[in-house]
Amino acid sequence: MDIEIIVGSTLGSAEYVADELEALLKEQHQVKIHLDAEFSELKQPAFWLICSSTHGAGDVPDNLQPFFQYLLEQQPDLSAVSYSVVAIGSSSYDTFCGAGKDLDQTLNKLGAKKLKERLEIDVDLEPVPEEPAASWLESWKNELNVS
Ligand SMILES: Cc1cc2nc3c(=O)[nH]c(=O)nc-3n(C[C@H](O)[C@H](O)[C@H](O)COP(=O)(O)O)c2cc1C
Repeated sequence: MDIEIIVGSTLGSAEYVADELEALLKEQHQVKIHLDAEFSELKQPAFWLICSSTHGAGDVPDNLQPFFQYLLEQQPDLSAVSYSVVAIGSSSYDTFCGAGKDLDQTLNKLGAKKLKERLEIDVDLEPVPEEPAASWLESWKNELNVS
């Protein structure tokens, strides 16, 4: 299956998580990591794995803003897309994982099919965010072979 890993990151935590998930998926799938996701370059139909931290006050990181704004403004039909979201944030903020929540809601609204419930990683509790992300993916990645 084609898998597009879409990364929102400022200092690299979410990028490390994306690299780890790519390593777990690439034996069985065609996987591409997008650090500056452009809507027109993303395959459809495909599984989109969003891997994003949160910045500002609940905001999507700058590198993912053009993609996010495109979705909000153009409202493309995403019914050929299935997706899951890995949200990385700090529970010291009221807007914990706000970007992941917004991206999840937006994809859902545009008709994309959620394959697994969002994973939220609290960096205050998880010094190595790749670890919970890897366990989460391992627990269900076989389902990607049949979908
Ligand atoms: C200026 C700043 C603002 C942040 N705002 C939020 C926030 O609103 N909600 C949240 O859950 N985490 C917030 N965080 C925590 C980051 O999401 C967390 O440190 C994450 O690991 C950063 O990952 P990245 O390096 O991939 O961007 C903020 C961090 C910084 C430095």
